[in-house]
Amino acid sequence: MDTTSAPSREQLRQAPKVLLHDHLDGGLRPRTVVELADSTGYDGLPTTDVDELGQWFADAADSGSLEKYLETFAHTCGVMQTEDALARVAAEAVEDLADDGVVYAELRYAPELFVERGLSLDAVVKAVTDGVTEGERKARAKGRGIRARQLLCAMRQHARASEIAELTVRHRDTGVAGFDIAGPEAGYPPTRNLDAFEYMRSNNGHFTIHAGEAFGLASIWEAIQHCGAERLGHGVRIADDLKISADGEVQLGRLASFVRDTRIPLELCPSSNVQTGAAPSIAEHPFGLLAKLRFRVTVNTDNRLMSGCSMSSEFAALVDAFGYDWADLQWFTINAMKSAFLDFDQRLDVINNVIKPGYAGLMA
Ligand SMILES: O=c1[nH]cnc2c1ncn2[C@H]1C[C@H](O)[C@@H](CO)O1
Ligand SMILES: [Zn+2]
Repeated sequence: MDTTSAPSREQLRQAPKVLLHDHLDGGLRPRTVVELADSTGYDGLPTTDVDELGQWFADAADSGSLEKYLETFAHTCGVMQTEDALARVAAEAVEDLADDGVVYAELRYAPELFVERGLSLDAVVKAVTDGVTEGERKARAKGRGIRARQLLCAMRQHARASEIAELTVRHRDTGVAGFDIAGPEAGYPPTRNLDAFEYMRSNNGHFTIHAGEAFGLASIWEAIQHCGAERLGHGVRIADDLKISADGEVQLGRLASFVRDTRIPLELCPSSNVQTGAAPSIAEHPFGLLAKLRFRVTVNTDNRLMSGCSMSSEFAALVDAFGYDWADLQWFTINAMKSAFLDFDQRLDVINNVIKPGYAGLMA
C-alpha cells in the first residue's frame, strides 16, 4: 500500500463502521463510573480520580488471563444497578459510538448482573432500551445517524441461560436483536446451555456464542455444530486449525474449512485478545492470516473501557499492523453489516446507502 494514501486517524473516525461485539458494561466513560458510584452509593472503586480510574481499568484488564480481565467488571456492574444508571450508560455508549463513526452497533450485556438492588430482568432491558433510544436521538441531533440494537448475554457460570433466552424473545420487537453467552470459557462449554440455544432456534431467534477465545477448537466446534451459533464471539482460536507448512502454504482443517465455507462471521477483537493473552500482539494476531484466507472477519472493540480503544483505534491498529487500505476496511465493514442480527432489507439499506457511499468518498 502507498503510505502517502494511508488512512489518517481522522479519516478512520469519519469512515462508516459497524460494530457487532461491544459490551455495554465494558464501555463506560471513566467519568461516568465515578459519577454513578457517587450518585448510587457504590463505594468499591479503586480510585475516584477519573484519569487514574481509566488507567486502572486498562492495567487491571491487561493481565493475560480472561478470568482476571473479567474481575474488572465488578466495578462497572456495581454502578449500573438502577434504571437511571442503565439508561445513562446506554445513551452515552450510543453517542460515543456515533461520534466515532459507527453507523450500526449491537450492544451486549447480561441483565442478570443488574438485579442486585431489586430490578427485574424486564426492567433492566426496558431501562437500556430507553437509553439506547435517547442515544440514537442525541446522535441524530448532532447529524450522526446510528442504529443500535441489544444482545442479551447469559453468564456461563450461572444457570439462567433459558430465562435470558426467553427474555430476549420477549423483547425482540423493541430493540433486542439476539442472545449470547459470556464469562469464563474454560470449564463452561457451550453445550451446558444447549436448552437455551434450542429455545432460540425454535423461536427463530438469533444468537452468537463467545467461543474460541480462552479455550480452543472444542469450544468452537460445540458452539457451531451442537448449539447452532450463527456467529462466533472472538473465534480467534480457529487459527489452531490452520497448518502452515515450511514453504508458507496454509492447510485448513475440517472445522476451519466449515467455518470459512459456510461464511460464519468471526467477531474478532484484537486489543482485547492481546489483554487476555489470546494473541501476543496485534501484529501477531491471527486477524491478518484469517483475512488473507478470506474468512468472514469483522473488527470489534469488545470492551472500550478496559482496552482504552474505539472502533477507529482498532481500525488504526490493524492498518498499522497489516497495511490495510480503504478497500480492505470497506470489506470488513460490509462483512459485519451482512452478519448483523437486523432485518435483511435494513442491512441492505445500510450497505447501499451508508457504507458504500461513505467509502467511495474516502477512496475518491
Ligand atoms: O471477552 C470476553 N469474553 C467473555 N466474557 C466477556 C468478555 N468481555 C466481557 N465479558 C463478560 C463480562 C460482562 O459482565 C459480561 C456481559 O457483558 O460479559
Ligand atoms: Zn466479548
